[in-house]
Amino acid sequence: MSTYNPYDNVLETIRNAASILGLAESDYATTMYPERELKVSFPVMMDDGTVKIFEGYRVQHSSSRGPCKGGIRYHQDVNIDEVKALAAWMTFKCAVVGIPYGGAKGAVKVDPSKLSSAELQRLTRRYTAMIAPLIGPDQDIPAPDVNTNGQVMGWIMDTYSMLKGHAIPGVVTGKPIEIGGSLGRVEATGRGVMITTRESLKKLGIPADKARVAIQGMGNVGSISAKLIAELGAKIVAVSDVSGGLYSSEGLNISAIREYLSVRGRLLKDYNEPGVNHITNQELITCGADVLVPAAMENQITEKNAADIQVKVIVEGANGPTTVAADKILEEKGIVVVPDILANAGGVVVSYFEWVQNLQSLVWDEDEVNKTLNRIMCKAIDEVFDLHTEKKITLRASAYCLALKKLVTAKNIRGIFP
Ligand SMILES: NC(=O)C1=CN([C@@H]2O[C@H](COP(=O)(O)OP(=O)(O)OC[C@H]3O[C@@H](n4cnc5c(N)ncnc54)[C@H](O)[C@@H]3O)[C@@H](O)[C@H]2O)C=CC1
Ligand SMILES: O=C(O)CCC(=O)C(=O)O
Repeated sequence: MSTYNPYDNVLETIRNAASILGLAESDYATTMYPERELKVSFPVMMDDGTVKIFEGYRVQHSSSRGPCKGGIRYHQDVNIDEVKALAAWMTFKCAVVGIPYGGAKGAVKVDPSKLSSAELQRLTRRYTAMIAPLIGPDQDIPAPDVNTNGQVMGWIMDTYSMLKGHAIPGVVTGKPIEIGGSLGRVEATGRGVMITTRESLKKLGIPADKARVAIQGMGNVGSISAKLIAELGAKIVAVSDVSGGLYSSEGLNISAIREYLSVRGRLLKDYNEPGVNHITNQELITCGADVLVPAAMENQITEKNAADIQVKVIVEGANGPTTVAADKILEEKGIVVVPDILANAGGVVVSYFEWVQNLQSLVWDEDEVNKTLNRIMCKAIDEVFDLHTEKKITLRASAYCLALKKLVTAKNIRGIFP
């Protein structure tokens, strides 16, 4: 885990947007502080009969525009500042795409690759019980994030429903279809990244079918982004996971790589195919491509490597992959950065559709999900690019200005009593 504090990144980005909008600190101060921070410690029985104590968090950043919403991450290096940053990004993300949610995020400090499936289930159920006082379909709705998936959401839904005495599918999104999940949610974040890439390239006059793309991270977001961006006709020249990356100037076979990675525990360092070279994650970030999609963790693009980045466009699939210092270097180099709160919003948009379906006991077909996602993403992308052109500010500043205005307006309408 890097030494950059992602929450400092968030605060600086909010202050910058506030100064562009000419806001006084009292107008936007509430967006600088999470509404609630819960830290929990809980025991889990391991398969060998021993008991281990784990630490977890749930941070609710804002409920100004609606119930809090955001994923749950399992990672050995996670800490409260990272979760606060992730929760704040959710608030700004939901505002920029105009869905009626605030922001939250949760995490457990654990390396889930070291747990058996039974241990993972016991940990998830115990963590759910600990955060149960905060979550619920009307107040705070978790979803998948790094190292969590539909199965984990299913265990959360089941534990919460057991506590309440009846099935409550709307307490989480990203569930398997069989228990109230939405068609299209698994692919939604990657689909949103693809839509953002497609529309941004169009606006920048770069033909998508000639673009060479590098993607860091081959989990849910990275691998679906790779698949769908390749379907635009682009060449995916580099991909990576935590173990390292692959490069081919001729373009990688994404379906073969996805098939290889579909077996739990497999890593790209062990992938072999003629014509494919192994590279490091640093080499991926600075490799010769037109588009870079960081889709792994925070703080991957810093002042240490930003000057060496050669792409024309960065589309942030991950949350917080670029530090504030790196942003300035990229701006000076003329590299366009499409910010995380816009580029990876597809996931929470389809989570919203899932929640709406759960509340109404309705089932939408996949075409309706994808068409509505496309409409919402394209509208937000147009708004962010328009303000960026009008005010001559970065796309990140533009996205934050649009979101901050909505947050301040909501707070003012609701008022502060007395
Ligand atoms: N899953 C979702 O719906 C959404 C996820 N995101 C963000 O996208 C990013 C990726 O999330 P997921 O794909 O869901 O996670 P995941 O757990 O499915 O995949 C993470 C990928 O990143 C790789 N990775 C982990 N640490 C790395 C490192 N230090 N260097 C290079 N690669 C590394 C892993 O090997 C894996 O390929 C995160 O920033 C997450 O917060 C954003 C919006 C929604
Ligand atoms: O789908 C959701 O509710 C949230 C997904 C998420 O954690 C994110 O957008 O970072």
